Amino acid sequence: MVSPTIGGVMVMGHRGTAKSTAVRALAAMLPPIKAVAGCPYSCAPERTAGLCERCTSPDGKKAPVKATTVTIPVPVVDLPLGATEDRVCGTLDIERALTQGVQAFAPGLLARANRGFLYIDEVNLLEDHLVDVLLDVAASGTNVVEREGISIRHPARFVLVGSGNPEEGDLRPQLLDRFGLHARITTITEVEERVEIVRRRRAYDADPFAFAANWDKETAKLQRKIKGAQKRLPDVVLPDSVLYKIAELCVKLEIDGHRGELTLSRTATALAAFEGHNEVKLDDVRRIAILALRHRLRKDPLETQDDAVRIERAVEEVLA
Ligand SMILES: Nc1ncnc2c1ncn2[C@@H]1O[C@H](COP(=O)(O)OP(=O)(O)OP(=O)(O)O)[C@@H](O)[C@H]1O
Repeated sequence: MVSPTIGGVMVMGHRGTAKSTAVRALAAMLPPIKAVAGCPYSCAPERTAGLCERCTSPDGKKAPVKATTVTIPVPVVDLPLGATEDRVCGTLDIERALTQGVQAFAPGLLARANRGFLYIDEVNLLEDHLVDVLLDVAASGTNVVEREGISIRHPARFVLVGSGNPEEGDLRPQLLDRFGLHARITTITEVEERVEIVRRRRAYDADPFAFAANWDKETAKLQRKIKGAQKRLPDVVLPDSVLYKIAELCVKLEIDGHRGELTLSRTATALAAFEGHNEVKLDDVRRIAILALRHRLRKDPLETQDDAVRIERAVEEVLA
C-alpha cells in the first residue's frame, strides 16, 4: 500500500487463515481516488502520463481538461481461477462487432485493476502462462492486446497479490522470484487468540455495521499512517552503509540475480516511511529480510535448516 514498486506479495498459508479477508479489506485502508468518469481504466484526471488513449489529449500529455471526475474506492479485483486469458486481458467486443459491425475492445480484469490491486486466490493452481502474463503486465504497468485484428495498449498499474495453500504445490521458482514479497501464514495455535477470532466473527455476523463502526477509529488511524507514509516515501534516504549491508546479505545467502537487493531496499524504505522515519536503518532491513528473501533462496535438497532460520542467521552475521 505504501510502495507499489515493491512488486506485490505472494501469501502462502493454511486454508481459512483470513488471507482473502485481509486482501478484501485493502480498499477500505486507502483513501478513495479521483477518476475520469466513464473511463474503463479509471484514469487519474490529474495525471499527465500513463493514461489510456481516450483520456490522453491530442498533445499526448494530459487528461482532457473538461473530463468529469468521480471519486471511487481503490479497485480491488478478484481474478477467479477459471478465468481465460481473454477475460483477464480483454478481447474483441463481440456484441459491438455483431450489432454495429465495428471492431472495438472489451476491456478485461486488468483494466479494472488499474491503480489498484489484483488478487488471485490459489495462484499456484493458475496456468503458468497466465501467471507469466500477469507478472509481465504488473511489472510494466501496460497491457498490450493483439488479437482478432485489434491492437491496443492500455495502462494496467496494479499491485499483484497472490495467495495459495502450500499443500497444493508451489509456484515455479522463476515465477515466485517475480513477486516482491513472500509471506507465510500459519494457523494460530494460541487458544486465547482463536477464541478472540470466533468472538469477532460472531460480532460481525450479528451486526456488520456496528462491528465496522466499533473499529472506525482504529481504521482511520491506520489510514492516516498509510497516507503519511505514501507522502514521506520519496524523501526517505537509503544510506550507502545500509545498501552495502543489503548487498552483503544477498551475497551471503547466495541469492541469484539482483531482485533480492532491489526488493530489500524498496521494502525497507517503505517500512521506514510507514514508521515515520526519514532514513532507512539496519533494523528496517532486519524486519523485512525474511519476507523479501525467503522465496529467493536456492533450493538445496541437502539443506536441513528452515529457510527463515537460514535468513535470520545470515542477518545476525551480516547486520551485526
Ligand atoms: N486472524 C483472523 N482474524 C479474524 N478472522 C479470521 C482470522 N483467521 C480466520 N478468520 C476468519 O476465518 C474465515 C476464513 O477466512 P478467509 O476466507 O479469509 O481465509 P483464506 O485464508 O482466504 O481461506 P482459503 O485459503 O480457503 O481461501 C473468515 O470467516 C475469517 O473471518
